[in-house]
Formats: sequence, structure tokens, C-alpha cells
Amino acid sequence: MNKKTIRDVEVRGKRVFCRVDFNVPMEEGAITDDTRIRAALPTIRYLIENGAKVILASHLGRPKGKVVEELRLDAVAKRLGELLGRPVAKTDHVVGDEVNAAVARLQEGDVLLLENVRFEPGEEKNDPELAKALAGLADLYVNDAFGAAHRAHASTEGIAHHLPAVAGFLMEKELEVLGKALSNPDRPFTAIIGGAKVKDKIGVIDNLLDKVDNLIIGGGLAYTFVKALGHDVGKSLLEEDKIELAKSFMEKAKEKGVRFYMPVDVVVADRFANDANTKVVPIDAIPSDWEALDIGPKTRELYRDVIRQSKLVVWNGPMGVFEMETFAQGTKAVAQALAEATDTYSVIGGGDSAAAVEKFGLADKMDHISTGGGASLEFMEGKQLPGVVALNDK
Ligand SMILES: Nc1ncnc2c1ncn2[C@@H]1O[C@H](COP(=O)(O)OP(=O)(O)O)[C@@H](O)[C@H]1O
Ligand SMILES: O=C(OP(=O)(O)O)[C@H](O)COP(=O)(O)O
Repeated sequence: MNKKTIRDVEVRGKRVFCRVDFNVPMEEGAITDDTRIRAALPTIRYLIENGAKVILASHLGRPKGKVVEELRLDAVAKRLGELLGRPVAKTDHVVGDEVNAAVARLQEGDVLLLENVRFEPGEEKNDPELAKALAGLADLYVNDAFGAAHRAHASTEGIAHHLPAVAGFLMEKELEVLGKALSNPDRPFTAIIGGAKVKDKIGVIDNLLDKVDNLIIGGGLAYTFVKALGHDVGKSLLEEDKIELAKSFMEKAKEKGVRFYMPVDVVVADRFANDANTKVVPIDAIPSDWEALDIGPKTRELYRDVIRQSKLVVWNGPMGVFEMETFAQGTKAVAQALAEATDTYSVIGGGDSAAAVEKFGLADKMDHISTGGGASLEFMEGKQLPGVVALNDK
């Protein structure tokens, strides 16, 4: 990586503003998955052990510049304290007198968590005044919030223009793993793209076609490709205005010698429900009033074989509506194949695929699960991440 990291700077005795992504799922005030908090621990522990005065900042949800009581970070501070085995102080504001006083009290090795930065209207606008105010709290800026690195906000981008700015260990690891996968991949290199958001994934498919040996398509976005091949897709998810683009991708794959894998059979349902009537049909026989909600058994076998023969697999997006048990088989088969293929380096691109792997209890069998869904997608599209660009070069 060509960006400085916390290893390249002196942190002892310094007030360090460390942006983390503690945007964790919550239900009724309780954290339901603390993966993102755990992922930031190496950086936080390093700062503590090396005598920094640690000021942590994160967003939670999308409060849109207002205080939303349910999106306060108190539960996060408590959980972080438990994980660190030491108290974590927390402010009820992002900037202002209360925060200044709390920062002034910090001793070397102390940890303070600021309130949800998105309570400030200037955060998402990347307001220079807010960026300056945040910078005024500290001597050094550390960005460890890979999951928010695709956002140019005051605490992820603006602040970096006012302080020495370096990457934390999580940021460094994410960029290294994803960067290596894309620039110098072990081959055969396979990308598996699924999920529902065709629009969001068009860019990544286009970029991956320049890099991979195999491209596997699944999930809801497959049916725009199925339609592009001239088959009827019934009531399956379809983005009419992307059919031509899907055709052009299949042509590009041919030109580049990329093997393009699509479902050969699917599980169709007579309605969108776990207890719907279902049947398995070949891909060119989807009944007009049924919808395809998962890949079929032959496709599972085919995708498993491709995974087994790959040295590197990047996976983004489920193969079916895995939230419903009836349509989870395809996603489970891919997760299992990755877990069993010990010679295959598996990179999970955040979002729903990460949630699925977690749900199936296979998370510890994967080589790298990204903490960023949107961020890893934008990175794989070849876009520059503003939160990274703003850091100091080596
Ligand atoms: N065949 C399908 N039809 C409708 N929705 C689907 C289908 N396959 C997967 N999905 C849905 O796609 C959603 C995930 O899509 P997306 O947000 O694009 O993935 P990710 O978060 O991994 O990037 C899941 O909620 C899943 O239920
Ligand atoms: O959860 C996040 O994104 P992700 O769901 O794409 O991984 C990040 O914390 C960024 O949040 P945002 O999409 O509200 O800017």
C-alpha cells in the first residue's frame, strides 16, 4: 500500500482521532452482530498499548444530520469496553464544550468514543467547518473505517486535510487483500456475483471481466442475463433497461476468453413466500406466472465444481432469497464449497453474502470477509475511495 499507516508515525502521548465503522446491526437497542467492532480492535489496542489518547468516532445508521435517540452509540461504547476489558468513556455530542472537556481529561492509553457523527448536519456534507472542528480535537488522524471509505464525509475525508493522516490496520488489511485479488490474482480467478441490485453491480461486472478467468452469475440479477439470452423469466426480478448491457457483457466475456456461468436450472415459486409452491425447472422453462428465487441443483453442482478448481474466489451477493429457508440452498452450496475448498483463497465482499456466511456458521472457514459492502464493491469497480485517497502517501 502506498499510504502511511499507524506504524509509520509516533502515537505516544498524542491525541489520536480514529475514525472507525461501528455501524453495527441493532435490534431494540441491542447489538446483534459485533463483527465490525471486533474488526477494529487491533488498531485500538495498538493505540492504547503505544500510549495514545484515543478518540474514536463512528456513524450508526442514517440519522440525516439530526439526533435520533435509537442511534446513539452508548451500547457500542459498552460493548467495546467489554471487548477491550477496560472502560470506554463516551460523550453525548460530536463537537462542543462537553467533547473538549472529555478530550482534555484523556490520559495516555485512555479511550473515548464520540457520539454518532451523523447527528451533525455537516458530516455527510463534508462541511469544512465540521472537519476543522473535529481536527481541532487531535494531533493525528487514523482512518480504520474501511466500510465507510467510499464516503467523502467530514470524519472520513475532510478531517484528513487538517492533520497528519494515516491508515489503521483494518483499512490496511482490506486494501491489501482486495488489492492483491484484483491486481495480482492467483489463477484460476473466479468472481461470483449475485444479489438483487443489478444497477449497483453493473460497474463491478464490467471491471471484473477484465481480470477474471470465470464469472459466475446468480441471484436476482441473473434473470436480466437470462432474458438477454432470449428466455422467458416469468415474474422473476428483471431490469428491462439493462438487458442490452447484459448482452454486451456476455459478448465482452467471449472476446476476453472469460468463462461466463449462468444458472442452468432454477427453483421457481408461485409467490414470494417461504411456504410457496415450488418446483425445479430448466432455465429455458420458467413458467410465465412463477418467479425464480434460487438456483437449482444442477447449477449448484456446476458452481461447486468451478469453485473447487479456482485458486481465488471473490464473492458478492447471494444466489437466491437466502433469508427464506426454501430458497437458501444455492447460497448455502456456494458458501459450503468455499469452506471446503482449502486450496482456494476466498474473499467475501461484505453485505448480504457476509451475513449469509455468518448465518450458516461458516464465517471462520473463509479467508477474508470484508467489513464493507458498498466500499468493497466500489473498490472492485476500480473506483478510488475518497477516505483512502485523502491519507498521506508513504
Ligand atoms: N432470485 C432472487 N429474486 C429476488 N431477490 C433475490 C434473488 N436472489 C437474491 N435476492 C435478494 O438479494 C438481496 C441481496 O442483494 P444485494 O443487496 O444486491 O446483495 P449484497 O448486499 O450482498 O450486495 C437479498 O435480500 C436476497 O433475498
Ligand atoms: O454499512 C455500511 O455500508 P454497507 O452496508 O454497504 O457495508 C457502511 O457503514 C456505510 O454506511 P452508509 O451506506 O450508510 O454510508
